[in-house]
Amino acid sequence: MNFPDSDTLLLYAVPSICWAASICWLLYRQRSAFPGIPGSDGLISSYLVALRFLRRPNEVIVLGCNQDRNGVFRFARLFNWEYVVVGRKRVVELAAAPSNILSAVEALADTFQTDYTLGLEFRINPYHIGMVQGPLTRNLSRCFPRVRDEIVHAFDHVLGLHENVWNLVQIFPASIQVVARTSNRLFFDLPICRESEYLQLCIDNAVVVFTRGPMLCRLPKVLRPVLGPFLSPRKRTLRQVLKFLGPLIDERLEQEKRYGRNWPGRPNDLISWLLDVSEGEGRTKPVLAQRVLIINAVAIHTSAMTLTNALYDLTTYPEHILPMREEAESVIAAQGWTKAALNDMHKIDSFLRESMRLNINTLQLRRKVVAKDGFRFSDGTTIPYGSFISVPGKATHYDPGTHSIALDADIYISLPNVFDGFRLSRLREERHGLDASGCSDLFTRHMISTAPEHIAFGHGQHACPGRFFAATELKAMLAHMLINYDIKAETDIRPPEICIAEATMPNPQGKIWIRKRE
Ligand code: HEM
Repeated sequence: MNFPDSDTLLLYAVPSICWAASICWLLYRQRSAFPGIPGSDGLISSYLVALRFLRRPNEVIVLGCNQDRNGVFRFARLFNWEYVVVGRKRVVELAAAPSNILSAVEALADTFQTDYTLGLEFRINPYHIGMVQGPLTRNLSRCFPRVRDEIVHAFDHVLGLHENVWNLVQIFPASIQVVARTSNRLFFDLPICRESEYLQLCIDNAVVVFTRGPMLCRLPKVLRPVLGPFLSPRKRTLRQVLKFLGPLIDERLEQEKRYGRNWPGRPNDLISWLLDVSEGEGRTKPVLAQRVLIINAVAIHTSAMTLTNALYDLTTYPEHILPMREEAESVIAAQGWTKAALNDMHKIDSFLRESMRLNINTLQLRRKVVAKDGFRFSDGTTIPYGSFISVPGKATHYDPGTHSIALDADIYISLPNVFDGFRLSRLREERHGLDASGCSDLFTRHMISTAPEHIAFGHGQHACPGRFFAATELKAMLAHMLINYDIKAETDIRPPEICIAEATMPNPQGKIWIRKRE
């Protein structure tokens, strides 16, 4: 038998000891009066819960929610306690808390170890958020024609379908390619949005953030600076992406130096929008290129997962296809392909919102308590400094009690965990002809509307600023698919979702049949 040599032993022993020591220390240090989930009070049992959360997160959350439906519970993660907030009132308070008390950026920095995967700037100066809220969203209508054009080309190119022959398509990878191209057509226009090497760099970078980030997060803090640079190829990716973006950024900075910020002929794209909101160091070439990678990382996988889920739902509940296709065809016949036309596709909007409601992450609205005195709810309950706090996605979206407060349509109350793509469009049809006071609540239930009961895009201070673009892109994609393609399920069973810790994703192996319509 071969025994490992001393170097190998050391390599495994040091991290293991550090890891065990960190866990014991942290769990001991953070003992508190908050109820843990049943059976998790001891050191060993809490550690077992932390491991269980990685593989079967919803079981852990259900235990906590069943314990107290209107309060706060906590469970152990590998290096900290996670406080989970249940009930509308608490969600409203959490969502409204300012960033100097509850920080969304610090929570993301922890989950995805962004210091290593996206660079320090992500956390220290997150000016990309203002860029998405401001210039990017303001320019959506103006840039819609190029986004629409790319949707046509991207589906054609990625699906590669000829005539009306059925093809079995693995839908998640295809969605990623289509979304990456379409998003980058908004960001840069031609030709860069079709550079396959550039697109692959953006996609691979996002994969690193979503897979290696959480992996790093499961290592003890002391090991992260050592292993971070090995696990994340951030610097290499940045160097490679600068081959594509470097000359473009140089030229913009040069033009600005010569002719001022609003020089004639300045392109309406991501670099200009980033330059609009940045100052000093934020306007240097590597920082701007890294920001492009950051925007791609937050935009591509979220939208591709939403599109994949929508297509799984559409093929699982095919009775939605015809009514949505008829709606899309009649709206486009009357108005053409404009962003405004998408606002009249109520069935598609309702369908996507329903798909996002049912396919929700285990934990949403994750925040880190950064105020030294902790975060205090109005009833005095205080979450200590340095803790993480979040809202359970499924418990919130599937809860009949909560939904009966927000949505008083009978069907919504009785069947919260059943997929009904037209819940909201039906409500709109039922109220047709009523005056504005009878319909006002409909305006708060679009795909982009957030609420304490609907947190797919978060809610409050840090609600996703990219949701206006995501909704435009996804509605246009779904309408395009319905009009130009037939789709059907591969099997009777919807490909099962994958849950790992707080994240839920559509099954990446799932396939659907697609053919071009005549
Ligand atoms: C369907 C697609 C998308 C989904 C489901 C989604 C979801 C989310 C969620 C849940 C959050 C956290 C909100 C919170 O904690 O309260 C978030 C934040 C954010 N999203 Fe999105 N997102 C999507 C698309 C996009 C796109 C396309 C962009 C950019 C173009 C974007 C940019 C951002 C940014 C910058 C933040 C951070 C906001 C902040 O911390 O204040 N997202 N998104």
